[in-house]
Amino acid sequence: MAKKVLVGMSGGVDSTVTTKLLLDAGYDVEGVYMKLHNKPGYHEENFKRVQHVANYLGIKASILDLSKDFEEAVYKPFIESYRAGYTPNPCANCNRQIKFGKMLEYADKVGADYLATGHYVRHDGKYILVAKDENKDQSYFLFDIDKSIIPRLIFPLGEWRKEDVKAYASKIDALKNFATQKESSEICFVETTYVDILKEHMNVDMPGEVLDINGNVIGHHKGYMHYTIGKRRGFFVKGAHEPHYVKEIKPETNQIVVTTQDTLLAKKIMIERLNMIDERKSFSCDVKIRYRTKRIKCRVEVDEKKNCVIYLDEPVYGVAVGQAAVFYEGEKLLGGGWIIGSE
Ligand SMILES: Nc1ncnc2c1ncn2[C@@H]1O[C@H](COP(=O)(O)OP(=O)(O)OP(=O)(O)O)[C@@H](O)[C@H]1O
Repeated sequence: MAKKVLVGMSGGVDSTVTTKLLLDAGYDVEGVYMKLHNKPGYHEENFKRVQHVANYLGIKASILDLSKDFEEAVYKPFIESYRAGYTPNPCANCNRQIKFGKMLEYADKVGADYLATGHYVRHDGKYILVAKDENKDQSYFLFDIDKSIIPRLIFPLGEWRKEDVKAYASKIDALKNFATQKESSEICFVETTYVDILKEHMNVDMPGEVLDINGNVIGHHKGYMHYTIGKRRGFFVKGAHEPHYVKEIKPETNQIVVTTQDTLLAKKIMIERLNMIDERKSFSCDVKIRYRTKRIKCRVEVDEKKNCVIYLDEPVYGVAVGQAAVFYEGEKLLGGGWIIGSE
């Protein structure tokens, strides 16, 4: 009997082509659309597209309402993180707790052997591997998933290039509209900027002082939540001739500390809540400290509490508390953790 796969269908081109590829590979396929947040009209629109694909392919697709779980596990921590002056990473959180947490529980409920998504990543049964299409690679956001579930995951697009996925959909009459539809936003519940989301919950416009690294007041800003570490615009510095960047955010006093690029460099990064595929304690590898940054060579020292210190071979700009540091060795994702400081 064919093995059963539950596939996460979002109504986008990636999960649509994923679903078709799974059927072509001979799996018994069932789809699920997760309701995650409350953008008005958003789910109706998406589920209409999911249902269209399911009808065309002759599979069952249901709606799973995870909006409460999403709010607690992803949305609220996102808001609280900015309130605390950090830079959150909601997608990594969602992958651990929702997509590869709650959706996997649902896969068990419907008796599926596997769970599939349209993420651009691969795996070898033990390690998550970067996608063939390195420009689309989403492994960074998967560093925190529970490693024991990796053998149950299927990522059909890991070997694909995005343009080939679109070209594939455009050749099928019933799916060709999916090839041209607008790309989804980077964070699914953020339509414009994160500040607009924060504004729904609190007052973010509250002018405050800009300090230099010695604590002198050198200018003013719009409210600390408008800024993330490394940001260079949107605040005023008296008589500045060279660009200044945000080095530190002080929520208690609504102040930001800015500096020129040279003093923003970090060579050492402190990490908590490590999630590693294997149990190495001291190793050399590459690290990414944000999604869209290049890898840097480093040495990692792990302690007994699953915290670690990263010693970078070359200094980097813009290390932000709340972001993920993700370790790689060649195409293998070794794991990663959450940034709590740097120096
Ligand atoms: N609301 C949802 N319900 C079910 N599965 C989802 C949902 N959102 C995302 N997924 C799954 O997670 C994968 C990666 O999500 P991401 O938000 O990165 O989508 P994407 O790259 O825009 O893909 P797509 O084109 O399928 O929307 C999707 O391809 C899909 O399999």
